[in-house]
Amino acid sequence: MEALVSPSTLTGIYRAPASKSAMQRACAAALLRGGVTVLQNPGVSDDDRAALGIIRQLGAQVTEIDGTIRIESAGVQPVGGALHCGESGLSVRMFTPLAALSAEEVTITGAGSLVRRPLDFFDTVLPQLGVSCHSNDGLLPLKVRGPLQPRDVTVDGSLSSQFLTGLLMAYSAAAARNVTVQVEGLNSKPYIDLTLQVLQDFGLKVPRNEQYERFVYDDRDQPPATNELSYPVEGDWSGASFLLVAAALFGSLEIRGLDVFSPQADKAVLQPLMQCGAIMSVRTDAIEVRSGKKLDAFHFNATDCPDLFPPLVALAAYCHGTSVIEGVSRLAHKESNRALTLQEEFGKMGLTIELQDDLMIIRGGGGLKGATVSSRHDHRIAMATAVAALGADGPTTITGAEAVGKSYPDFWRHLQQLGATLSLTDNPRA
Ligand SMILES: O=C(O)C1=C[C@@H](OP(=O)(O)O)[C@@H](O)[C@H](O)C1
Ligand SMILES: C=C(OP(=O)(O)O)C(=O)O
Repeated sequence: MEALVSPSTLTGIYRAPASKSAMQRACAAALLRGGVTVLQNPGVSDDDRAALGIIRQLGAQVTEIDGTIRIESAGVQPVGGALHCGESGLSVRMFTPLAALSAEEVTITGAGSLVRRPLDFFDTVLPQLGVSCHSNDGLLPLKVRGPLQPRDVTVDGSLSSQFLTGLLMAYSAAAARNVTVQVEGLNSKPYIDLTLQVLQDFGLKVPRNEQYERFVYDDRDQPPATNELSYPVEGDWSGASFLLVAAALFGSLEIRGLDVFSPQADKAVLQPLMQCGAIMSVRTDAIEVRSGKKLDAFHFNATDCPDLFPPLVALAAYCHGTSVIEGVSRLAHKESNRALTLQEEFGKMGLTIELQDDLMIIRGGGGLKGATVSSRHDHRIAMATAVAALGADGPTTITGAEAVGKSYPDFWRHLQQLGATLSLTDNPRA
C-alpha cells in the first residue's frame, strides 16, 4: 500500500490507541495468573493479535466480547506444540521462557524481520535453567523444552530488555523463591518498570529491583489469584509520540488517553518537546500541543527509549540548528536497522543525518522536500516520514504504508480524521 501525504495541518481531539507493550504483557500475565481476566481497551495491532494467538497456543481461551477480550486460563498448557510470534520482538522474547515453563517441546516461529532478529540469549541462558533450547544459530525457529526452573543466573541486558521481561515473567509464574536474576548492562530500563507494574497489577510475584542490576525473589509465597480481574490497557505513548510531534510542528491537538504517570519509556518524548520550545500544556486528562513558534534544536539521550528515534528525527528536521540524539547502537536490531533507514529515507527528503559512534546528528531547519520514500517494512519509519511529510514543500509518497499495522493500524485513518490531506492506494511497490 502507498500513502500520498500532502502538506497539511492537524487540528482536533485525538485519542491514543492501546499500547502494544502494555497489551502484550497483559496477555502474558492473564495466561500466567490463571482464572478469568477481562481486558478493557484491548490493542488491535498485529503484535497484539500475535500475543493473543500465542496465549491460545499456550492453552488460554480467548473470547472477544463487546470491545473487550475475555481470557480464561489454567496456566501454561501448550496446545499443538507451536508458537507463531508474527513479527513481534517482544512476543518471541517474552513468551519463549513462558512456553519453557511446560515440559512439552514447543517450536517457536516468526515472520518478516523477526527471523533476522537475534535470540542467542536463549541459547546461553535457558540451558542454565534446565531448559533444552535449540535455535537456528541464534535465530528462529527455536525449539524449547522445559520445565524452566528458576535459579540464580546472570544475564546480559544490553541488546534488549525484552529477554529480561520474559525471564522475570517466567520466574514470577513459577513462584520463584530465594533466587536472583543478575543483569549486566541493562538498556531500555523503563520497559522493565512496565513489566514489574504489570506483574503487580495481575497479582503475580514481583521481584525487588536493585538498581536494575539484580532482581531478587524473596522467600515469600504468592497468594493464588481468585477473583476475575478487569484490566484496562493503557494508551500508547509510542504511537502518540508521532502525533505529539506533528501537533508541535503543524497544528493544534488535544491528546487524550495517555497516562502521564505511566512507566512507559516513550513518555520521555515530552522532554525533547519541552527542550525545543514546543507550546504544550500537560494535564492528567489531556495534553495540548500546538505549533506557532520557531523550534530550537535539542539534545536527547534515547538509549532507554529507542522507539523515540523515528518521531524525534521528524521533529529535529524542523528544529533550527543541529539536534543530537544519543543511543544509535540500540537501533541495529529493530524491524530495520533504524539508524541507517532513517538516514537514507529522510535523506530522500533532503535531510542531512550523520551517524557518529552512538550519536545521531541532525541538521534541521532547512525545510524538507516532498519525495518518494519507503517504510522499509518498518512501522515507525512509515509514521515518522508521514509526520515529516506534513511540512514538506510538496506531496510525499510512502511505499509499504501498511507497515503501520504492526503497532498502529489506525494511524492513517487518525491522521486523515485530524485533517491531513492523504490518500492510500493498494500499489504493492515497496
Ligand atoms: O518491552 C517492550 O515492550 C519493548 C522494548 C523495547 O525493546 P528493547 O528492549 O529491545 O530496546 C522497544 O524497542 C520495543 O519496541 C518494545
Ligand atoms: C521494535 C519494536 O517492537 P518489537 O521489538 O516488539 O518487535 C517496535 O515496536 O518498534
